[in-house]
Amino acid sequence: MKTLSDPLKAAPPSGAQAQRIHAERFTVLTPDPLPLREHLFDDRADLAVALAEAVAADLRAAIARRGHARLAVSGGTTPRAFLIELSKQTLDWAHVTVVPVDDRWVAPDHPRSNERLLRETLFQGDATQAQLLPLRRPTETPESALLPVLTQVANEALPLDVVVLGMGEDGHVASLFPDLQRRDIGLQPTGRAPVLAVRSASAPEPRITLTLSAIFTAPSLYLHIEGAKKRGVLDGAACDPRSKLPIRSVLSGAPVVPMLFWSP
Ligand SMILES: O=C1O[C@H](COP(=O)(O)O)[C@@H](O)[C@H](O)[C@H]1O
Repeated sequence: MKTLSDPLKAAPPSGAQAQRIHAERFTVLTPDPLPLREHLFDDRADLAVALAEAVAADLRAAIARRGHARLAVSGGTTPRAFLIELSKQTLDWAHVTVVPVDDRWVAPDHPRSNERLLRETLFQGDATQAQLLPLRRPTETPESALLPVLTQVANEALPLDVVVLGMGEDGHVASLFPDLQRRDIGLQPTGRAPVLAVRSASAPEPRITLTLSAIFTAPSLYLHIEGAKKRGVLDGAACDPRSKLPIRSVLSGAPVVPMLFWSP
């Protein structure tokens, strides 16, 4: 892994930010030229605040540019603190649409529901004025709801302004798992359906997910990854051109330089 330049030397962050950011650097992950803008933190709580501030700044810029902002956020366990911090950010929430990058096909009050996570964390205070666009519908299977979900996402969520992607220890992003059947739809960078129904041996329930064609419509792409094990998976996929992991498809196909927010 080669560090091209050190933005801390070029443009040191000021004030409170300078104390929080452990390191910020621009990296090229070899042997491929896979650029990554890294924001490294000692502390996960500090990461959550800094990521919330960065995403809020992007949302404000999108609202200023065209009157509305569209945000896609990941579920699972990692983003809870970040989503709570984001809910506290001052911005015109009435002009923000939020869509989960994926969801589990469970009831919206189920502990594993990503929609529930969003309602419990982000949709608090002023942020309740935002529009939530759930991916799950009250049908038995994701396949039977695919067309209406796909139509609504295409009409109301795309193009996205900001995406925050988590990653599983198996290298999956959103619900794009390593054993994905329809890689031709889910992992293609452009020109495919924005939404896909997924069944995976690694997931206890059916899923619905945005595809990379949808995720890559955003000019701001954050990777929110915590822990040494995930960092190893990320670096391994980045440095192996033969890797079939979905995170590899993100790093190699993204039309913008992803911003990694990482903490041990
Ligand atoms: O299943 C999922 O997993 C990933 C990673 O979750 P985490 O619990 O390891 O943070 C998540 O990004 C995705 O949205 C979720 O549905």
